[in-house]
Amino acid sequence: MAQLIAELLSNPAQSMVVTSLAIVTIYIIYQRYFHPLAQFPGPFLASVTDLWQVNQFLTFKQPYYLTALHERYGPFVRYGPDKISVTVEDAVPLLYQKGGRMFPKTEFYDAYGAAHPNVFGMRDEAKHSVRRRHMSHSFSMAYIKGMEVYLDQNIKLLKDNIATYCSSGQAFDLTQLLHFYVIDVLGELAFSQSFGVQETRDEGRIPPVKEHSLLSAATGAWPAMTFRLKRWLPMVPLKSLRALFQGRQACADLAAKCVERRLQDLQEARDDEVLAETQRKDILTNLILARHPDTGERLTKADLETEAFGFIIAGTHTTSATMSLLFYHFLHAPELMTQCIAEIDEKLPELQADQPAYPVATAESSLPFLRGCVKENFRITPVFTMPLARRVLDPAGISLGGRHVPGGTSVAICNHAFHHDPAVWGSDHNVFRPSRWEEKGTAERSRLLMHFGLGPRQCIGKTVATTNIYKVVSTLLKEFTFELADEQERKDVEQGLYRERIPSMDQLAYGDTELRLQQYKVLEGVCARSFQFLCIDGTVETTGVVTHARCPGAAHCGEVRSVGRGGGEKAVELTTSHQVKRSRDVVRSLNL
Ligand code: HEM
Repeated sequence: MAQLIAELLSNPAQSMVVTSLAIVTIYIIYQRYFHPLAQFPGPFLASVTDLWQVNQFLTFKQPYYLTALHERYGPFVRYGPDKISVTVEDAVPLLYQKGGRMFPKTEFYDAYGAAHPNVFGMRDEAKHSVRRRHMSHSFSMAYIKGMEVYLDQNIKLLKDNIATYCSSGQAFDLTQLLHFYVIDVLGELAFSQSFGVQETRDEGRIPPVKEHSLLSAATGAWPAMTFRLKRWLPMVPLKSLRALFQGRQACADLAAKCVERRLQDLQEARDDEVLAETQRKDILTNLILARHPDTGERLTKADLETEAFGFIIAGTHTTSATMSLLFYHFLHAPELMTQCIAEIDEKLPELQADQPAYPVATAESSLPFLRGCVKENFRITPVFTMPLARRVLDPAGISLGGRHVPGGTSVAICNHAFHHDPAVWGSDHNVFRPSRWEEKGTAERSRLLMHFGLGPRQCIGKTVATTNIYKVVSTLLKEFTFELADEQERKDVEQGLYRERIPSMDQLAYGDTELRLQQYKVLEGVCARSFQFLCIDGTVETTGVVTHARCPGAAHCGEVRSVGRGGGEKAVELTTSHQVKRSRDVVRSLNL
């Protein structure tokens, strides 16, 4: 043996290979058998290199595969050399709520902008809390109510866009329209100016958010290399990689432009009383005016730009994907959508001509069934699914779910994995079942839902996002009937084939796969399920559900001709001498 080793080492090249192999072998043996985290199960590759997780992000598998690993190994999974993912309930308050500064964010977040971190990426908790205080009013319910008129204006545009497709008979993409809407609303709330995507349909105006998110998650997953990767990767002549950096740069440029414009507007307003009166206190403006509580200093331009960048990244895809997913679940469980519509019809008045949408004050509070659906959507398909990694600072470690977790470990909960833990949510965790929130044990657990994170680092935009969701969904369900465009898919839904199927993240990212909404058939004088007839002389007004060709208003309306539709209901067409005030247009929707 000694002779063999001596021979192998006699040649310098051979010797280098042998030494490297020996180091790698020792490293692997240490990681697998002697490392303090060796007790936790997980994939072999994950225990020896962070590249395993990089690959998970790049292939969009991350939340699903981690969930599957938890199914296989239980509540503790080692997903990186120094990283564990947990699904035990007591970890939720400890890591994210009560633990506070004992569990700061890890270096993973440096990939989101370490040189000049925004409120999301800040790892210094003291700095974070000052920055967060600067922002909290702008994300409060009172503030949103004050800005509601801009949400209404944009919902009107959204409805007009859907109605255009109704009358042209074209198939269309609901995810896209919702995304356009959310981007414009963010522009209004954050920068006092819509991005104008809804009006122009110019996709060039859409910030390419996905690119930055993907780059950051993938480089952050390999903390030892994050800074080097940031420097080196832009030099790699790979088209797809270049596109990611270009996307990030486009978002940064847009943020800088928004800041520049707003600073200029405010400067002009300082010299002009009339202009000063018209200035809105948008989210960015509140930050521009904010002062440090101790030093009185204002935020620098670079601070403003990085926060503006954060709003664009964090506030767009998240909200639109959440809304799309809710529609996805409705269309794949239409009986629940029907129940929601019945609740809206019962609890909310008709929208008036000058009222584009239901107010935030009532949309959420009056609709308990819709609330259950929104919550269930957040549980079953959270959209912000990266493991929310926190470092255990106490060198003595901590106890979680009866197990010791050593100091220095990066511990995380991945909300998707946690929301699908059968031990917490039951064996039907893959079923979209809003009624679970009426059951005592589950209702109490809603405080554990992690879709917005929890505690001092939870999403600051959660009220903006949820009010938007309630307003938009209640209004669209009131005014349109959505159906799946694909006939086979509709049949599959009827046969219950979608009961436990969860759409994956890459399917839902706008631009990857189209979620299509297709017009059913909306003509002047055609009504569908719920309707109001109003004769021209103004004497007849009837509401109800058409279940056969004879319209309840037929005696007054004259000839009623069936145009037929599936699902046991029939639409009716009235003679031209009568008008129908439609309470709902019918659109076919969502082809996943
Ligand atoms: C449905 C929509 C949304 C979801 C699911 C969502 C999800 C999340 C999650 C899970 C976090 C916590 C991340 C962590 O602990 O590392 C977070 C943080 C954050 N979100 Fe959201 N978000 C949404 C909408 C928004 C909106 C509309 C905005 C702003 C315009 C926003 C701005 C932020 C910011 C600034 C943070 C960092 C907060 C801090 O660290 O103090 N988000 N979001």
